[in-house]
Amino acid sequence: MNTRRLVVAAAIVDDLDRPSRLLGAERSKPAAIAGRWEFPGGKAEPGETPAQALHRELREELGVAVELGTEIIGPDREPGGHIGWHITDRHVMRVWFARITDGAPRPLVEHTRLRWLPLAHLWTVPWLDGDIPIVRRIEDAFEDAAGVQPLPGDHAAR
Ligand SMILES: Nc1nc2c([nH]c(=O)n2[C@H]2C[C@H](O)[C@@H](COP(=O)(O)OP(=O)(O)OP(=O)(O)O)O2)c(=O)[nH]1
Repeated sequence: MNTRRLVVAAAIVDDLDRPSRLLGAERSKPAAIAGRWEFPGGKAEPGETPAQALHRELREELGVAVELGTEIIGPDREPGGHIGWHITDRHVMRVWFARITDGAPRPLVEHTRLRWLPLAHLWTVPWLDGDIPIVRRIEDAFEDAAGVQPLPGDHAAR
């Protein structure tokens, strides 16, 4: 059976109730995906809960502590396993909104740059292919928080 490995990641925003900026992170490695942008996070280790793994990854990668918000529930179900986002043919990712409670985020290990992206700039960086539907979902959340009405067919155009 092709079981995907669980990756946990954070959509770090400025405010959990009224999000208006998302922290994007540019991968530095491996070469195949260097230069693409993603949600900070990584693989859960055996024995860790997803939340423990995510707190550990964010401490290691960015040097921050966070408060987790709601999960951005994905559409994909693993046979007998996780519900999340099939970001690659080998990984299923679960993503939570998060807010920094301690530290200033820095690209410590896996990233070259970090950038706070407001709604109008969400698509100005080259996201990893598997992340695009997740960024769309976040765009919807930002629009809801700002009271913006998307144009009909707006998403289909991308
Ligand atoms: N962290 C993260 N990984 C993503 C995203 N989108 C996406 O396709 N991926 C892929 C890249 C990797 O192939 C895989 C996650 O692996 P990783 O390299 O971040 O995991 P890790 O920190 O535990 O790294 P390692 O110990 O295996 O070196 O998922 C994303 O938004 N965040």
